[in-house]
Amino acid sequence: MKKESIFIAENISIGYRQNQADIKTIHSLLNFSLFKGELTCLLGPNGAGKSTLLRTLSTMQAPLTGNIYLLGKALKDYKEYEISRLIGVVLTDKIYAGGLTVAELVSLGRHPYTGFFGKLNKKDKEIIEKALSITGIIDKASHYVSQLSDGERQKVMIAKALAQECPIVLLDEPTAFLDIPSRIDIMLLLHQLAHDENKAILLSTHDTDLALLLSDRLWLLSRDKGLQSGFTEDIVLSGEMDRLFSRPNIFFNKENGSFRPQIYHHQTPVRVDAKGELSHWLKNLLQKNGFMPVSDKNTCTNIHISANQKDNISIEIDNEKYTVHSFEEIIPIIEYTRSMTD
Ligand SMILES: Nc1ncnc2c1ncn2[C@@H]1O[C@H](COP(=O)(O)OP(=O)(O)OP(=O)(O)O)[C@@H](O)[C@H]1O
Repeated sequence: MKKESIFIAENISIGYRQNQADIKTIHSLLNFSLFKGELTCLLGPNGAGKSTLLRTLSTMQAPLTGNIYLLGKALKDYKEYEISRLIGVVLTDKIYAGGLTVAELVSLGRHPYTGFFGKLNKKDKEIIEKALSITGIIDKASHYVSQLSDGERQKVMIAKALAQECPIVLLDEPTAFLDIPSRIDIMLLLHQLAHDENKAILLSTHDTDLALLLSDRLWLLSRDKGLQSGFTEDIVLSGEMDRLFSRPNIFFNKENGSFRPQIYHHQTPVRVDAKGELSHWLKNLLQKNGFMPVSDKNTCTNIHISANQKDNISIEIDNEKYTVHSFEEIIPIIEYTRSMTD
């Protein structure tokens, strides 16, 4: 079934116009669609232009050239109050709301619906309570925003965007200050909102592991390659992730969807005969110590490690056999034996 796009950008350039003569173009000729019912993660190195793109989509700055269409109508033709009912935005900018309580700040999310005096009715109050509850911040409802930690403040801003009840939510690094359980909670929540409430959710993040686990679609942004977008699994298997950071000292592991440091100092092959988590952590140990784990029985190597339990590991080096009972003992044995034969 074809997904319904909510934003369509045609040949847009994004960047900063200081004055007529001084224009800093960050990207040109970008084309993309954002789809309803999907969580889309925007990934890219520092300075790639992720915030610039999110600010452009949220109408905080206009594209330098080209057109963006929201529900088929040019974005520039919308009135401000119309945008506030369609796009909820969570940016990383410093929040100047210290004099407000958490509940008051979240209630500002209802402003597009509450009229001039901002009077909240029963339904508004229920929506605010739900937003506070699902972001896990309800017990802080009466606290001043100035009394919160960075992570708690971030959750409040997400709650405010949820209270706004928009079909589109744009978030700039929403998990930046959060601890691991909160990052997982927020990403799960955003994924669920996209799927259950058919929202189009676009967030920028440096948290690639979680993005790959939970996003439906990826937008990869880099200064030299522009924007590459596609279904998450298709992008990963196409090899695009490997090209996201053009650096020789990192590589992307397609099998577990994570970036790893490439360690070059010596690359002696070591045959690994283990399964599942034992195989993964044996390879991890060997790689970070400069060895090249291989599974192929035909690879020529004089070091062979096999394990079927974490505390019963066999190491064979030049036909000498050793048994060790912890991972800590593996590298010293290999290094010692190598030093004796060098
Ligand atoms: N107000 C501004 N005026 C001029 N240039 C700017 C402005 N804000 C950002 N830039 C430049 O635009 C480029 C892209 O910045 P942006 O903040 O969009 O990147 P980003 O991908 O969000 O980076 P990060 O991952 O570090 O947050 C950078 O070179 C930055 O210096």
